[in-house]
This record gives sequence, C-alpha cells and structure tokens, in this order.
Amino acid sequence: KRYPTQADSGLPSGWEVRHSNSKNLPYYFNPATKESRWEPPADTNTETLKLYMATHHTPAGRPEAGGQGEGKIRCSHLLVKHRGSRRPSSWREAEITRSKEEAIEILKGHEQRIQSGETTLGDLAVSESDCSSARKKGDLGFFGHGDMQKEFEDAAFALEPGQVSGVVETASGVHLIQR
Ligand SMILES: O=C(N[C@H](Cc1nc2ccccc2[nH]1)C(=O)O)c1cc2ccccc2s1
Repeated sequence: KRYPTQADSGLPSGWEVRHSNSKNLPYYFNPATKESRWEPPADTNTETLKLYMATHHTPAGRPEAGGQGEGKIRCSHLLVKHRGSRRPSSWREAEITRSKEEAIEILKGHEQRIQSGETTLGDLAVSESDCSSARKKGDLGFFGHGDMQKEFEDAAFALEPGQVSGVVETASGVHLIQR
C-alpha cells in the first residue's frame, strides 16, 4: 500500500514508507533505485518522520487512519484557563483570575509564534499550558469520539495530521490543538 508523498514523511526525495506484511513492520523503499531498508536513510528528518509515523502507522506498524484502533486520533494542546474556567487553577497558577478575553489574547500570541515557525505548540505547552498534560508537551494521547468535551472533539477531528487549530473554547478554558 502506498502512502502520501514523502513530503509528509521527512524522508529524502525518492524514498517512501511501505509496509512489510510478513514482518508486520514499516520499511523504507526507493522505487527508482529499488533500494529497501529497515532503517530510514541517513538524511531523513526524524522529527517529521516520527510525527508522520505516529499519525499513519500504529505501533504494530499497520497503517491506519486513526491509529490505536479505528476512529481514534492523537493530539497535543495548549490550554489557557480564565476565571470562568471549570477549574480556575493549574500547576502554573493556584488561583487563575484573568478574564476570558485576556486568555484569548494570550493564546493568540502563542498562535502567532507557532505559525511564524519561531516555536512549536509542544515546546510552548511545557511552560504556558494550564493543563497537566503540559509536562508531556501537551500530548493527550489517542482518543476517540465521546472522550473529550464536544467543542474540543469537533475541532480536533476536523484537523489534518500535524495541523494546528485556531482558538477553541471549552468549559476548561481556551485551547490551541495540534493533531
Ligand atoms: O482534562 C485534563 N486536564 C484539565 C484541563 C483540560 N481540559 C481539557 C478539555 C479537553 C481536552 C483537554 C483538556 N485538558 C486540567 O488539568 O484541569 C487532562 C489532562 C490530561 C493529561 C494527559 C492526558 C489526557 C489529559 S485530559
């Protein structure tokens, strides 16, 4: 089975990820040179490949839309809480008193830094997110329909792999989500 162009995968031009049914593992193949290998070629962007594999290949190696069983996706997020949040407290701040409007302005500042390429959502989440997932760069793991607050789920499932959402509001506060 072939996968989207190598541009998504971080592999050097001409290489693609394929799947060995016999070993049930991904391997790297260059159709032009007929080279195949179990490890990615030398000048692979391993960060991009990791993200690509996390969204296209489950640990068992089988390519699957959602990974970890049908219909599931994996996201990271950056949450900024406000005084109207369901739990206006976090590891960052014992009592959160900022207004929702202030929280949205803060989050838009983070959004601009991510879009400019200056930083990543994960790296910002570590210091800026009011969710306990901050210590894992905002990674929430895999989740399916019904697991998260509806506004969060709807926004997350609408994203393409790797894409970052705009400002998403839930009872917890305001979020940026990366699938
Ligand atoms: O609900 C959580 N944390 C809340 C804030 C929050 N509210 C959320 C609503 C939707 C998605 C993530 C969210 N995180 C808190 O810390 O007050 C979660 C933390 C973690 C940590 C690891 C994996 C999943 C989760 S869900």
